[in-house]
Amino acid sequence: MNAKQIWQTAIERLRPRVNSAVFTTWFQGTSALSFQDGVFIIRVPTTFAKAQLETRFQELIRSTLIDITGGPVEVRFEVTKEQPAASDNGGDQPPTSRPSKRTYRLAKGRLSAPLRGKRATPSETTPALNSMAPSAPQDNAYRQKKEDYGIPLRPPVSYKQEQTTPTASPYAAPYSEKKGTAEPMHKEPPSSQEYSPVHPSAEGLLMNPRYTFSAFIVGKSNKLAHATSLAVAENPGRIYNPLFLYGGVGLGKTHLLHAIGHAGESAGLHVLYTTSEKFTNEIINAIRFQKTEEFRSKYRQIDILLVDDIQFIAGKESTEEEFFHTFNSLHNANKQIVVTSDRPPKAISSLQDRLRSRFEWGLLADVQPPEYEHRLAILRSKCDSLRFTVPASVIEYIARPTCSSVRELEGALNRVIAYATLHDAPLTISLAAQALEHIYDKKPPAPSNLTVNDVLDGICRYYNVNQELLRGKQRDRDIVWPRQVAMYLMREETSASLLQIGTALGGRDHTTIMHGWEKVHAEMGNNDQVRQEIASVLDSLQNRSF
Ligand SMILES: Nc1ncnc2c1ncn2[C@@H]1O[C@H](COP(=O)(O)OP(=O)(O)OP(=O)(O)O)[C@@H](O)[C@H]1O
Repeated sequence: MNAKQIWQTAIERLRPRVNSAVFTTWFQGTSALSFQDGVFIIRVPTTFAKAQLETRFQELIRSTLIDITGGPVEVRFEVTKEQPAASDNGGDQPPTSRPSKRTYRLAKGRLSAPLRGKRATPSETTPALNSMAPSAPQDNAYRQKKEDYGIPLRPPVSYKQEQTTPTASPYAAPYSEKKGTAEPMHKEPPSSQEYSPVHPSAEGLLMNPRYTFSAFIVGKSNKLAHATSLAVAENPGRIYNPLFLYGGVGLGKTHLLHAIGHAGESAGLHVLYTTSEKFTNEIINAIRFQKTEEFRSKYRQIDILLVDDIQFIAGKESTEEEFFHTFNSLHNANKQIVVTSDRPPKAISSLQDRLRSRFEWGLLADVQPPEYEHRLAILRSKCDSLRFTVPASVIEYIARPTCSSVRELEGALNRVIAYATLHDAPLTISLAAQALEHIYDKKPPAPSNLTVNDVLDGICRYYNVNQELLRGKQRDRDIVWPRQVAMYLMREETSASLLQIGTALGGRDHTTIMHGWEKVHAEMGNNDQVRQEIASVLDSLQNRSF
């Protein structure tokens, strides 16, 4: 085998051993340069990728190459930008992409909202993320919408609004915030968990090893769901039975379901995780092939039954019937049942009353979209688990817009990281703004209805500056600062894109606008006087007192 063939084989072996986001981000775009005298040289597209592969995957790559070649191998990486004629890394296969269902619906943040003491405006649906973001595998055996597998189980993380101490859960441990760190946070070689395969729950569907209690960030919006899930995990069948978790898309219901499953498996219990879709298919097949007895006996032997998206069984007569009997049989035997749904039982219109009343029998716990501080904590924890140091300002930027789903938040973070990686650029607010701009620009109209011209006029009057000077090139402090405030307020208070703002300010490019925005944003964070000044400029704009 030549170097190229060896690397192709290695890539195929490595692909299932790391999670898909990691694979897409770091391994896609590599190729073999040479293999001579036991030294295998791998081409990587960026210095960032080189550093990541060296610190995190060198040993894994080396041992894979040793397996293939049967001899000692030293691995080196070389950064070269040009692509080989044919990629050695399976580049013929398009990167796995999220199902089209995964849409990103963050609206651009209303960063100055706190000045006015109001919350951000609701988000709006925007197009799906493109393939630039690391994405989940389309594993047939697992629901496609679910997240990447195999990301290492990081030090447990817990977030509480009222306190910063870790949760008292036996599954949780302290989480140290790494706000603002400049160095990579985790330089240690990955643990074996990083490569652990997804494991099935008995004969049910696969459970995601990443969905544990310790990786679940608790906030106001999911406190009840988390606490009841934990209680159920600790005392299956004896408390809150059934547990009915409900709430909007991507808010962590499945995560909690799997966390209960993992805890049950660790305790040696027989856990079965399924979706109502799979349950329905099983029943159809059992009826068709006259295997209903086997079906029943399988479902009645389990200690914890976890059913995702139960709302889909509504209106399917045989499925509801069979589920009803399964439910009764397990419940009578004090076995635990946990189901998730996108709405409470009352709102599942075509559900049989007898099932509805059984669901309402135990405990109903909802999950709501996370508020700002909670979003920050989730993003920090995700960076931690991805082993990325993302500056606090960038995390704050990503977290600012309201979002209706944690999945969207993760998508935004992945997108920013992927953008930085692909451009081999440092993670800054400007870069994040560029990575997310087409998404942020889908924001709803600014509540103030201000236009860029309103802001321009208002700033000029407030600071008593000539408009031509403000739009011109002069760099005196008494011109530069009002210009930057204009950039900030145009971005915050109008629905204009960076391009439109740049044009209104004398043809400046988006990087300059973002730089101005960042400057004012940072000053506001550090200086009460500046915060008051911007609030008063904003007041004057809104009241048109100029
Ligand atoms: N509180 C949280 N802490 C950490 N990660 C979270 C949290 N909530 C959600 N997530 C993550 O968000 C992603 C989506 O969560 P999940 O699939 O559990 O949502 P869901 O409510 O089941 O959505 P759906 O209704 O689409 O099934 C997962 O990667 C999950 O780990």
